[in-house]
Amino acid sequence: MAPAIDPQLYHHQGLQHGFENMGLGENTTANAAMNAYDFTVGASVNPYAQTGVDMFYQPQQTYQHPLNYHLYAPLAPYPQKLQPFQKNIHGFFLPDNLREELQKKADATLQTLPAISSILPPSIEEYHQLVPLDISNQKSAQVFGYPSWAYKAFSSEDGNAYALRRLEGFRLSNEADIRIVQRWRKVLSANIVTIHDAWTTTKFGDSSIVFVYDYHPLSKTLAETHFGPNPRYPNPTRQHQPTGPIVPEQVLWSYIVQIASALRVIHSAGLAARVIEPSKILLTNKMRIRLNCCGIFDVIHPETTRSQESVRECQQEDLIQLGRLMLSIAFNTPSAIQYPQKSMEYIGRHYSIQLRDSIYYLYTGSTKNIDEYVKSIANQAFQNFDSALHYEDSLESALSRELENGRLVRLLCKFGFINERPEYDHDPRWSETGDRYYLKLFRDYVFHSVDESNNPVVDMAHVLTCLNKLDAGVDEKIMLVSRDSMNCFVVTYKEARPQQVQTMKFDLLLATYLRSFMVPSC
Ligand SMILES: Nc1ncnc2c1ncn2[C@@H]1O[C@H](COP(=O)(O)OP(=O)(O)OP(=O)(O)O)[C@@H](O)[C@H]1O
Repeated sequence: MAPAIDPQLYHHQGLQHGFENMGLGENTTANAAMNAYDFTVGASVNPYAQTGVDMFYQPQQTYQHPLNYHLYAPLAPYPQKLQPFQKNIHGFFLPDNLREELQKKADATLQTLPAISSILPPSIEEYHQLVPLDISNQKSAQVFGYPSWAYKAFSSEDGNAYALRRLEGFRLSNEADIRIVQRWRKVLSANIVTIHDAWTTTKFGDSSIVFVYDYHPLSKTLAETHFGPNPRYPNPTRQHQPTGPIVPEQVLWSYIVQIASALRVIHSAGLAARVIEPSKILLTNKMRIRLNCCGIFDVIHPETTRSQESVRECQQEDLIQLGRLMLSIAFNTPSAIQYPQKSMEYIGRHYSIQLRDSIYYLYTGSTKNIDEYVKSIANQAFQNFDSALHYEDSLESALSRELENGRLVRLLCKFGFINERPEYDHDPRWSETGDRYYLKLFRDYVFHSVDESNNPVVDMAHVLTCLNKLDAGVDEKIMLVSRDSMNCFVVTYKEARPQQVQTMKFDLLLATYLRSFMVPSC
């Protein structure tokens, strides 16, 4: 009779055999894992822990510990199909265009003017380092009836950048009128530029009122985008008559849905926007718009907010203004509203019936309230919502590529701080017999490898993999060779990483160094 099989032994042998076939020989990690293997049904299993694991089954709900290895699991959507073993360098970092855009925005946020060349006051209230945002220095009182100026400034309270909107020559007759800003502060929508504060000042050499808004770097107004000197959709020349619409219908619907969403929030707060003007709507991202300057009219013309009836009239006026705005953008001319019939004919010829009717009902005042309007464009709202979710997916996927990079930068900083410090020159621990010597050789292994023809190996995947494995302290073995090729060590990543890199002690040491140099802690 054949002897009964001991399942634990059988499994152990099989696993060990598997590792031998993979060329790993006596694998201590696997041994530890196998020895600690728990055959109890339902025992919790951590697929990534190197002890007490079942290497082959990875039930998701028992995912317990932080991973001790590197985490480059791609998230959909995938830009191109690659083999599982292939990785391109872009897979490790944010896409270039997104990085560039974010960098430009950061650059614009941090921009300052030399104090000498600035005729602006050095500070007003808690705000300092004013930078004008207007692209021309011509006074225009077209929208508010007072010349208005926009500045970027930093708050000394929280260090953040804000946009200050100044109305020149405005005198506040009743202090109570400015309190409406407190109500506007609570109106939060992704399609509104949030207001924070307002005060009067004489620091500009006149009596002005200043409103503080969120600053959205590198934003453009819809007027600049569609009717400026370099419009996003230029009008075709006579020789090239357009066969289709100039501004794509999708763009128009996206604007409509976003503004309607902002109006829904404003109207439900018992307020009215009153500034649906191309120059007071900001395009803060490719397709993202925000109503700017909300609340200003309520301060400078407070009489309209005093009765519910007048608020309702202003809300109705918001819808008419939205219709006019869309008419001019669709017709690609700011003055389209002066020829409504011609503009509507154009829209009828080039766009869908739903869009034409929607704009027509708005600007003729047939749409009575925003809730009714939102219902009528629900199908477009869903389409817009779907695009926003797709965009969110692609951003999350891009973000996941950066997941490990912050950790790696910290590791590289630690390396830089420890490796070859002059004060360690005669420290025996850094000598060829010391435990820190590995770290020096590891640096060469990661960054200074050469191929068989003595050419430098510049392989980012190698660098990232090595650093991640070092940080995780995995048991995989590597060969470290001294520069004179006289010494060669076969060590695990765990051994290559001296205590100094692993322990909190090092972090404390690092914090002390950083404090002494007065730089923010990393
Ligand atoms: N909150 C903000 N964040 C970032 N930039 C802003 C903000 N508000 C305005 N801007 C920018 O400041 C510039 C001037 O804005 P403004 O509203 O004054 O437009 P304008 O065309 O000059 O209008 P007006 O003729 O009424 O002065 C625009 O380029 C706009 O993008």
